[in-house]
Amino acid sequence: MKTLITNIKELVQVREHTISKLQGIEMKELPSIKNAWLLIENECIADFGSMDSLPTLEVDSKIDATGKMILPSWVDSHTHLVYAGNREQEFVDRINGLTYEEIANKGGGIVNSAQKLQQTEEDSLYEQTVKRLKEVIQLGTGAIEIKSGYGLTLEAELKMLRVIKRLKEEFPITIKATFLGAHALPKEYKDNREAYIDEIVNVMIPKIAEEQLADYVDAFCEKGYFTVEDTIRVMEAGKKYGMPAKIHVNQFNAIGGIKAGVENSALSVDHLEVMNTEDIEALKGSETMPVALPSCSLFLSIPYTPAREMIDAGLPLALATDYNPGSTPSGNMNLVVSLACIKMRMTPEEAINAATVNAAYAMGISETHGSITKGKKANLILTKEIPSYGFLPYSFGSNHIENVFLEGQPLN
Ligand SMILES: N=CN[C@@H](CCC(=O)O)C(=O)O
Ligand SMILES: [Zn+2]
Repeated sequence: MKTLITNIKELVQVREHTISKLQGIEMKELPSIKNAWLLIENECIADFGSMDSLPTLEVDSKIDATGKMILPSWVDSHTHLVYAGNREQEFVDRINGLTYEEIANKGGGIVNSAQKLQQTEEDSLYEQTVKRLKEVIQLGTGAIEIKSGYGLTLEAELKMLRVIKRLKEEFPITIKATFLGAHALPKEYKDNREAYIDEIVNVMIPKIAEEQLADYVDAFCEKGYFTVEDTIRVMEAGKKYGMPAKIHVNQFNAIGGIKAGVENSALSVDHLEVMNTEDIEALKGSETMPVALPSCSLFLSIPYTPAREMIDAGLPLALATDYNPGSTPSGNMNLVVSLACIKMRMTPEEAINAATVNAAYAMGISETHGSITKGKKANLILTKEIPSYGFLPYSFGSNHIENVFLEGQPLN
């Protein structure tokens, strides 16, 4: 099956070869071809070029994209898409003056979601998640990482991971699963954090590895949740079973999680709302991708990741949604890209690079996603008629997507 798209106003994020990540001033460049064509063959990008050089091609279908642009789909490398119900009441509690921390201390927060999830049948959990997945696909997300972490018992964590496995099987979108048993301390372990980490390391990780239910491991490295030492134990156990780490660090406090992540070859360190000089130094020259989650900052009214400082220091940066019921009940990567420009002073080029090429790195899928490159998955966004790609983050809150392609197939 061959599809030819012609008269594309601008084909954005064109890369001759796969580049793994962009850092510092490299992020300012966003290569594109104006007045372009793109050929899709089966599920992949087969060829592309300028309309001046369009060869004669035998194809099954043709699309005229006059006035419209094509970008690679967004890659959302950090979500908690599988959850039961919602936490709307906590939203109202925060409006009335309680902080995220105060709500968690009253038994709300992650533990509240865990209680709901433990009582939810697997099929219902699957159906609730399918709705969210379909929504984010329509919003242009073409690859997504999904974490467990609202189970907090072996049984409930396995339930979440089985839901993710079923999504992998049922949807043509690339999904990576991350085991986040160390998300919050279950009540039963209230005074014995170490015993819960023992359970994660000695029971949960081996079982999850045996059933091949996760690609990565994660831990919430934060005051009141898990220490740097706990996080190191989780990362080491993950490594032993072939699951690299992607960790939650520096959301509220800088306690040394970034350095630990880098030293343990974490694929990514995520959140980074609170960064100090040592954190930035630790990331320099490392293979660990820093990931910012600006819609979490928006929803919780907490600081935004200091992107300008980080990029100007020569670091790479990726963007993701953090879609979850507590801190970010939104999976809209378009909003994330806008917020990165509006609140983090990233240029449109930097933000688009962060949500595509660097995001693919943070998910471990650089070979197949993140750019318009021959042989990569034809996971694409076809925009409505827009004046420029910078209009996407500029004109925030509007839907500029006309159609999306997953593995070469148009959705609408
Ligand atoms: N911070 C840790 N985990 C999630 C929030 C979890 C929740 O509040 O339910 C996050 O990434 O923001
Ligand atoms: Zn998260």
